[in-house]
Amino acid sequence: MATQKEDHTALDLIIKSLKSPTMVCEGTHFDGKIPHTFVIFGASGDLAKKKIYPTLWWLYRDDLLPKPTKFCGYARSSLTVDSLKEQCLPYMKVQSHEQKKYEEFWALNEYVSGRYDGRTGFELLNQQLELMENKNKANRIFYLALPPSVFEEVTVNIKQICMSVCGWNRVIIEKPFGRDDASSQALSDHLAALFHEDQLYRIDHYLGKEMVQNLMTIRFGNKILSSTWNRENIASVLITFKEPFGTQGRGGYFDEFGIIRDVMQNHLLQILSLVAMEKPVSCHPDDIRDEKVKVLKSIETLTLKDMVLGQYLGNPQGTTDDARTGYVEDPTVSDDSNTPTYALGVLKINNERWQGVPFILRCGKALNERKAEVRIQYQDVPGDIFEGSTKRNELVIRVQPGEALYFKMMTKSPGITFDIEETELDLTYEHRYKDSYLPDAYERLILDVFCGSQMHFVRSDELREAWRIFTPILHQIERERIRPITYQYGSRGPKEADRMCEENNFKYSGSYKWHGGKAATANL
Ligand SMILES: NC(=O)C1=CN([C@@H]2O[C@H](COP(=O)(O)OP(=O)(O)OC[C@H]3O[C@@H](n4cnc5c(N)ncnc54)[C@H](OP(=O)(O)O)[C@@H]3O)[C@@H](O)[C@H]2O)C=CC1
Ligand SMILES: O=C1O[C@H](COP(=O)(O)O)[C@@H](O)[C@H](O)[C@H]1O
Repeated sequence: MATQKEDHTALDLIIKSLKSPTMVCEGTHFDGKIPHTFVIFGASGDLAKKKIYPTLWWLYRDDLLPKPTKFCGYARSSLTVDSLKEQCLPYMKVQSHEQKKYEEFWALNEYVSGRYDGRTGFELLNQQLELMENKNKANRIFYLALPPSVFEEVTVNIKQICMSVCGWNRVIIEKPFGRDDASSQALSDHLAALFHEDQLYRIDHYLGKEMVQNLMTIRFGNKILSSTWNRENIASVLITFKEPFGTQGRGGYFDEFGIIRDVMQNHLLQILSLVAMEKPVSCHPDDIRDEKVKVLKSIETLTLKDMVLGQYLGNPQGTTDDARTGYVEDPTVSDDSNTPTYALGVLKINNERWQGVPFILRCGKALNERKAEVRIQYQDVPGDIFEGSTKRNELVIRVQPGEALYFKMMTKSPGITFDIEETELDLTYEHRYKDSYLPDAYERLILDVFCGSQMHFVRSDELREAWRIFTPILHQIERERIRPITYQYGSRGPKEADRMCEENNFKYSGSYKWHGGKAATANL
């Protein structure tokens, strides 16, 4: 699979893509003359050790960061850079020939321990940053790998105490961006009082994935697709996220949010907006985000009749503890929790292009496989002359695993026959782009922050529209304690979901057989 490789020749491709004229945006390069300091709040936590430090190391290893860039962790735990280094090691993928550079990377790191409330810790941090920057002009990036409960005080302290005086300052924020429209708006207002929108980078890591970034090119770089991308040709659109594991004993966080807030309201809706938006005036981040907001504004508020909610039960035959444990049996989840671990929602876009085309979003945990994909299902061929044997064209954009784009179509069966059969035009990245390096989503996104490109980050008005669509249903589920339908761990989810797909013009025939390369399937 053409994903993360330790292959450095591939670096050229990234660097080339950064310089490419097609990546037109406000900031495609960084100022190499000014020092940069990257501050990680919550440096002792899971996200920092599993994602942020590894990403910074890979970017450093591949010489993609401006020189000099230094890194400073901040958290309450009393740690040293050495203990941080030890915690991160299992996730850093260091090769033996990279050892010297790896040590160089950690030599650029500092760690400050302090509280999130009160000024003292932040004053110490600022002193440390000034020391690292030799009191020179420097740009600062602040990454908030923190629980939302401390967002507000940390951002106030950053603003009052830790801002670079001469260089620029950028703040990266992780979801959850609130729990509903009101809390999200309160957070947006709070941040807007402290920072300009162009200083705020709200991460949705799905926007850093190869095939999600490819959606714009697929749509607007291909005449054949752009002219059929509408209600005259498309019957339905199905966007799916599946994970084959449950809460693994850490359901506490998930139970507060549920799958709609965790995946559907952000990752899947972002994909939808890229699939459904009109062509932006240019590739400038604000032109793109303007179009995303416009299409979101055309989406009707989701209602319960257009949803299927599920919650998984343990599978007594399961081979792992996780598989045998039902959601409510997780000790960190209450026995009567009605939090959905599976959700299907049918969104309706009330505009000239999409009126009447259902956009079906499905996501779930503890299912039969790991998969994220978009299926664009075309309408039946009118005026059939093949006695009902034609099947619908379907364009599948597989985000993961194994990036691919394939188009299901009908062909004459080869040989002395006039029978017809289903086949595909197949663009499997593993085959077509064998030697390509596909960076991890976080690598792309953190690099974008250095470059000042907000193209793949969520703007506050996008967020407002996203919460408008989902808040009523989220409140209703909580208020009326709607019970989700149970499904077994490792299954495809509730049967009712297939029924709702069918009712919404998504036809599954079960007749398609893929004869593609064995290597590809082996890797899936
Ligand atoms: N380039 C490549 O790598 C290519 C790979 N392939 C592979 O070939 C295989 C088949 O292709 P695919 O497009 O998935 O073929 P299908 O159209 O047969 O779709 C299969 C999918 O349909 C869903 N499904 C199963 N039962 C039902 C049901 N009763 N009602 C509705 N949906 C159902 C399942 O997904 P779900 O559980 O999500 O609903 C299943 O994965 C896949 O593994 C695909 O990855 C195909 C072409 C190219
Ligand atoms: O944001 C989230 O995404 C992950 C899945 O990310 P992926 O890149 O591995 O597909 C999901 O497990 C998590 O619950 C959710 O918060």
